Amino acid sequence: MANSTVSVAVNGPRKTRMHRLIEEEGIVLMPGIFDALSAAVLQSLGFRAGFISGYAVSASRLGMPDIGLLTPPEMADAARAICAAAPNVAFIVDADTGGGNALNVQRTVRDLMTTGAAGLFLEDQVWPKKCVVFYGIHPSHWHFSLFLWQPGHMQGKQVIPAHEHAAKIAAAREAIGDSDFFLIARTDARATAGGLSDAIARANLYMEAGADACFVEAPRSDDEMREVCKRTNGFRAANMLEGGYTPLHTPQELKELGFHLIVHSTTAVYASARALIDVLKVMKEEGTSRDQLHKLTTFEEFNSLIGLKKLNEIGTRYDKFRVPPN
Ligand SMILES: C[C@](O)(C(=O)O)[C@H](CC(=O)O)C(=O)O
Ligand SMILES: [Mg+2]
Repeated sequence: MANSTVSVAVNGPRKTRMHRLIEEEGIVLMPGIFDALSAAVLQSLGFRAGFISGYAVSASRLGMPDIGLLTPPEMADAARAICAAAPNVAFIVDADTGGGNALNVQRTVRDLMTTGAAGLFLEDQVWPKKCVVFYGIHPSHWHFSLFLWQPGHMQGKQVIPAHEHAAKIAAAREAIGDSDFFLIARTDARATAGGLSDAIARANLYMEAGADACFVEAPRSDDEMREVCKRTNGFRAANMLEGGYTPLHTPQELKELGFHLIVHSTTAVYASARALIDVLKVMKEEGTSRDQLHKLTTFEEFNSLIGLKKLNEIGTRYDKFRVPPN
């Protein structure tokens, strides 16, 4: 089960499951998911990687915004269920700030390594982190856009001193040791007074401290994205957020820009919320689902998604033992 226990080659460059995926695919697309069911959907569609989004888990598990209310053990618990439901998918877990200082980070990392996940994100925001105050333009809500949210890009965001986060990255790296676990250092400095150049300097510092990849959150244009790729070392992650500051791009476009990992953190949770709202709204009005069956999975489709047939087959293997001997 836990890939985290697999040793990575001691001699030669460190190579984890995520390193191999990057090597094989050139760029790795990681839709954000938030529970076992959304993970099962991801796996059934053949995705090889996914992102366990703090934003989406906070929403689905607590029904609350991503402002530092979800605790590290709650996230680890969610990650465990998700990894068990989709064992073929390599998941990167959003560890937010890791729960405190270097020691908290080590505990969080060790816990997440037992969930079956393939790696984590660790960000340099001040805790409790900020999320949603936003003036991005969501394509379907452009008329509300002046007061909508801007995750990871928000007003009043603060980062801890760069060397403090570097220490947390080094602590995480040490906790990982030679385990098969990928460490992504995220910086939110673009949204602070330090701006893009501070964010780039931080990304490089965090790489030196032992991260496998860096993630400069919320570059605001293609030019800024190019700048990030030109001036940062190692593997790079991009966050494609519908309604966020960063322009949305295809994997091929992001690869050409110089990225290696793509997070689509909110797509699935927004799609789920949309589907639920639309169907239940009609149910509220009409009291029945009979005119909306085309919007639902069928009984068979759903059962196959959650592996009923296979489990039934396994279950019958033991039937012979259940017949009492004469
Ligand atoms: C990537 C992120 O950390 C997440 O939790 O998914 C969030 C996404 C969001 O707030 O929509 C972030 O960008 O901070
Ligand atoms: Mg997050």
